[in-house]
Amino acid sequence: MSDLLELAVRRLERIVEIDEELANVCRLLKLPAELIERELSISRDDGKTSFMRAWRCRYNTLKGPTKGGVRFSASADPDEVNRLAFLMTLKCALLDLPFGGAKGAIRIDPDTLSDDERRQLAIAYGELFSDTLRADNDIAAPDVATTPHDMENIVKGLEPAHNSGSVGAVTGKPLDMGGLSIREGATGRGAVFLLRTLGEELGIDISSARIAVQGMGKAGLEFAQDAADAGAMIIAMSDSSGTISNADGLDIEKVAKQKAAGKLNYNASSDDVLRADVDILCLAAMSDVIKADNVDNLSCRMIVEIANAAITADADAALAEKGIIVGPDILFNAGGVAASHLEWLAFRKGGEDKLGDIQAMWEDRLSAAAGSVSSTVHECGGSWREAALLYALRDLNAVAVGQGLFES
Ligand SMILES: NC(=O)c1ccc[n+]([C@@H]2O[C@H](COP(=O)([O-])OP(=O)(O)OC[C@H]3O[C@@H](n4cnc5c(N)ncnc54)[C@H](O)[C@@H]3O)[C@@H](O)[C@H]2O)c1
Repeated sequence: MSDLLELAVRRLERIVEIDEELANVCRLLKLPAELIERELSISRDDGKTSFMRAWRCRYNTLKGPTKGGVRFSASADPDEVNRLAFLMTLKCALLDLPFGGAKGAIRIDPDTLSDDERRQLAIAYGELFSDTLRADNDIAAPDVATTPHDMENIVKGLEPAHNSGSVGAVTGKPLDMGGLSIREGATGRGAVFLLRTLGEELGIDISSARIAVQGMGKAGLEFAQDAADAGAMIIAMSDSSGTISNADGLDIEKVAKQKAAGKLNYNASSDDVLRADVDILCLAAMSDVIKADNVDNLSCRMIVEIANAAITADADAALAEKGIIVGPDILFNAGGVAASHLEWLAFRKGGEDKLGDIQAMWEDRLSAAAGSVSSTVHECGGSWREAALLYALRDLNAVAVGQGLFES
């Protein structure tokens, strides 16, 4: 097994110590069901052909079709794709969704692409993986550096193989293609909703919290705006070029406009955001940000882990020792997949109007997951991450036992 996945899976050993009946399901989750690796090509604007590596991992199919985003990233590799698909498996289980976990990626720096090259890339991904991407088998969505427009092009790539069924294989689509308005920004909004729901238990009052956010992408900006709307003060935000801060609070709408125009006035280095003296540090950029050796630099009471695997397993003990509460990725970034599920359901049922109150359904899904985690946190010495993993694994274990894969 490779390093990133192995380290992520190793975290489950602690959960088996808490509940030894989970040993079999944890064994089952050590490896992905399948990792598909293919070579993709596009025609560059200068007429030359560029080749790039692309992946789709379907990690586990116990609960149904697999579900997971597609990212464009210069550092994408199969180990990372596997780890992200593993986390999707646990997230879908925690949310009681009828999905297994998946992830896709293309190794490309998206900043090097023209609009037409980008269009070709997304279409080519759909074509290349049309054997797996289907509404009843494997469902894609936006992830790092991908947008509803990219999803539209993935659907176009699927069309020759699946005709009108193609839209069911992709969520996070534009509204005129069957996307749901609730999906846009759902990941950031979901984290704020969970902070509200669990605020008392976490000892965090969002309406007066001081917050720093790493990442000014889809998730980070929506989180910041929604938290500010709830009364919080966002005092620092960062992207890969630097940090902007204001002790009296940033105007998030203005920040978003400046970010889009490339006109941010940075006043600190990118990593400085991690040292901000705040109630909440929200990690909404990338993986492996907080490690054992930088926990000492933190001055927050709580970390909201929106980016998948933003905290390495070796940091868990140091964070607990420092008394920093961790809102784990598989719960705190689950607003996106909860909304994606509704988009998929709307396709299956023949329209959004067949679903009823979509906002209430989304909130109920997240409230139930929050309740599931808070009901197991006492078994885990107060660790919200372990409680989330415990609930997810118990759910997967019950399904595996029900399918006769092993005895309970
Ligand atoms: N968008 C979703 O629905 C969703 C759902 C679940 C999890 N996530 C996770 O949340 C994270 C962010 O996703 P997104 O959709 O907002 O991606 P995005 O591509 O829209 O934004 C990523 C942001 O991270 C910033 N960034 C990159 N390197 C950085 C650095 N060194 N320091 C500070 N910022 C840096 C980028 O500048 C960008 O602003 C990812 O880890 C993703 O997997 C997103």
